[in-house]
Amino acid sequence: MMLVKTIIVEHLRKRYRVREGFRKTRFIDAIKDVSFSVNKGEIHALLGPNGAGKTTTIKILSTLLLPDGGFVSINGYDVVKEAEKVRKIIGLAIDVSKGFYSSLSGFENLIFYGLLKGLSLSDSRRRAREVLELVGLEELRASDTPYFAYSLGMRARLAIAKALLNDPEVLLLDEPTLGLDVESSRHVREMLVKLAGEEKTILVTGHNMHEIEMISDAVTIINKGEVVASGTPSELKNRVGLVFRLRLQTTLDSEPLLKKTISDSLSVKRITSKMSNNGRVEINAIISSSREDIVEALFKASKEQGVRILDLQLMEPSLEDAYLAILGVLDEY
Ligand SMILES: Nc1ncnc2c1ncn2[C@@H]1O[C@H](COP(=O)(O)OP(=O)(O)OP(=O)(O)O)[C@@H](O)[C@H]1O
Repeated sequence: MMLVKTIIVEHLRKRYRVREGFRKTRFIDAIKDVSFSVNKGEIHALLGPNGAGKTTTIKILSTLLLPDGGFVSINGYDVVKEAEKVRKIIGLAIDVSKGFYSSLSGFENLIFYGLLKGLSLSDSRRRAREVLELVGLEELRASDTPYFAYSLGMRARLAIAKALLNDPEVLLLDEPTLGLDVESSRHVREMLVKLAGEEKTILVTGHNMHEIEMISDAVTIINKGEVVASGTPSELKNRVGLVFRLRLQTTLDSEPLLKKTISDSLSVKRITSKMSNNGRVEINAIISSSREDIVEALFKASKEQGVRILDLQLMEPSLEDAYLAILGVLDEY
């Protein structure tokens, strides 16, 4: 299958000008050099710490903001020179609990936005019904409950319904699960996977690595306005060379010898220990050795040196581990 690059971002730059008092102006280089591309039908996550430039990137891609340099195209249309065409093929959800009239129902809000997008009243009603069904909010079709009474989960799904009104090929979603409970987040995730299955291309931002890992085909990590890593979640995990996260519980007596054996016989990136509240000691280590070598070292320590291992977990690294390692903050984890 040939991969079609639906979103192309090349050497993007954006500088904000902030006025301070009457004469002084300060500049913030929000995006210094960001390049990435998103294939058709892919869920691509844009990750990075607060202030990295994710929202600014989404705003430029959605034509809300003009870049200062670089090039962005969506489906072949330049977001600066062909902004009108871009608007027709994208759906945007940014700040999901804003942009709705609080005294109107969800259905009425969607009809209103359909009219704004140039649909006739009957087409707006039909499309509002369809998108409510797409996001699993069918019950809102016959409900008079005003928007202000909706839960955060309903608001998030309604924001995506609004983004889907024009049947866009590309969805740009800024933190669509922010503040949602476990079930509502799962709903949103399932919806995104379903939409990607229907060949929609989705660019999403977020801070929940576990969630991002579950749904993303590819990830771009940005920090201080620059790309620091890009690839599939497993490529990123391999690239940082993390192999396993070991967590074990031992006795106070066994801890020093066990820690020494692990450090001496395995390739240990980090090892820490702390008292747990049941009187045991918990050792945590990040080890880049094979599973067999780790098991053998622990087996030897227990058989030959008589150290006591009371509980043991050997986990593969998560996207979160890779993310923190890439940003150089793994030790804080
Ligand atoms: N309108 C603005 N005027 C001035 N500076 C801004 C403006 N919007 C964003 N910034 C600054 O630009 C930088 C990037 O902000 P942006 O909102 O794009 O980051 P982000 O990655 O989306 O962060 P978060 O995860 O907190 O949402 C930050 O330093 C921010 O303070």
